[in-house]
Amino acid sequence: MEKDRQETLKIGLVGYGRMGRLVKETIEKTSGVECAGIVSPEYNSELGQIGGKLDVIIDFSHPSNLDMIVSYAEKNHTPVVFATTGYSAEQIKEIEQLSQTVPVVYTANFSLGITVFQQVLRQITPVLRDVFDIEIIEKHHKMKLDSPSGTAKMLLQAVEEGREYEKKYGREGFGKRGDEIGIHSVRGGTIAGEHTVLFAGEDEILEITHQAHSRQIFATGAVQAAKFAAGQNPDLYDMNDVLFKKEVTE
Ligand SMILES: NC(=O)C1=CN([C@@H]2O[C@H](COP(=O)(O)OP(=O)(O)OC[C@H]3O[C@@H](n4cnc5c(N)ncnc54)[C@H](OP(=O)(O)O)[C@@H]3O)[C@@H](O)[C@H]2O)C=CC1
Ligand SMILES: O=C(O)C1=N[C@H](C(=O)O)C[C@H](O)C1
Repeated sequence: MEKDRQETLKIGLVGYGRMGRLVKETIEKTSGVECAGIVSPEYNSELGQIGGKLDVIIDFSHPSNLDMIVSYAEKNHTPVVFATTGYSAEQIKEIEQLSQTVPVVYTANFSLGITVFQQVLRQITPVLRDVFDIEIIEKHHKMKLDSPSGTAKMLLQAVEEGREYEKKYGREGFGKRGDEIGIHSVRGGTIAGEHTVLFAGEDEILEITHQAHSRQIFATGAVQAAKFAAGQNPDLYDMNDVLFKKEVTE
C-alpha cells in the first residue's frame, strides 16, 4: 500500500502578484501539490530561504528574478515552470541552457485555446501567407509591463515558421503597407488577455481570436505544468508537451 502512495509535490512560488496569488489558491485546491514557500517582497527574497527541498518552482514574477531561479535550480536540480514574460534574447538562452540540466516548462500562455491556436496557425499560414496580409493584435490590462505580450510573440513565431517577415510594432506615418507583419498592443482596464491574428485578403478576412475571460486558465495550466515537469527528464517543454504528450519518461 505504502509503495502506491504518491508524494505531495512541494512547489516554490516566485512572484505573489495577480498571478502568484491565484496560483497559490489553485495549488491549495489541487491534489498532490502544496505551496512550500513564496519569493516576493513580503515573504522570502530568494528560493534558498524557503526551508526544505523543493520539487518544482513556478515563476510568475519579473525577468529580474531569472538569475536567482536559475542558480537555485542548477544547484538543487529543481524542475522549473517559467511563466514570466518580457525576457531578453540572452535571458531566453539562459532558460534554454538550464533545460539541459533540469526539466523546464517555458510558455507565455498556459491556456488550451492558445496552445491549439499555435497549431492552427502552423497549418493555415503556409496556405494563406502569399495572398493575405497578416496582423497580430493583443489587448491587456493597464498594469501589464511588457509589450507586445509574450503570447503575441509566440503566435508570431508560429506565423513566421518557414518565412521571416519585417515587423511593424504599431504603425504611424504615411505610406502603403509593405511586405510586413503589424503587431499592435492595446492596454486598458482589466482585460485579462485577448489575442487576434488577422489574415486580410482581397474582399475577405479570416480572423482568429482567443479571449481569456479570467486568469484562472493560466493558473490551472501552470499547476498542471508543474506536475508534468516534476516527472520529466531535463529538456525544454511547452504546453503542447504538457497537454498532449503526457507520458512520464524514465
Ligand atoms: N505564461 C502565462 O500564461 C502568463 C504569464 N503572465 C506573466 O507573469 C508575470 C507576472 O504577472 P502578474 O502576476 O500579472 O504581475 P504582478 O505585477 O501582479 O506580479 C509580479 C510579482 O513579481 C514581483 N516582482 C519581483 N521583482 C520585481 C520587479 N523587479 N519589478 C516588478 N515586480 C517584481 C512583484 O512584487 P511586488 O508585489 O512588490 O510588486 C509581484 O509579486 C508577467 O510577466 C506576466 O506577463 C501572466 C499571466 C499568464
Ligand atoms: O500579463 C498578463 O496579464 C498576461 N501575460 C501573458 C502574455 O504576456 O502573453 C499571458 C496572458 O495573456 C496574460
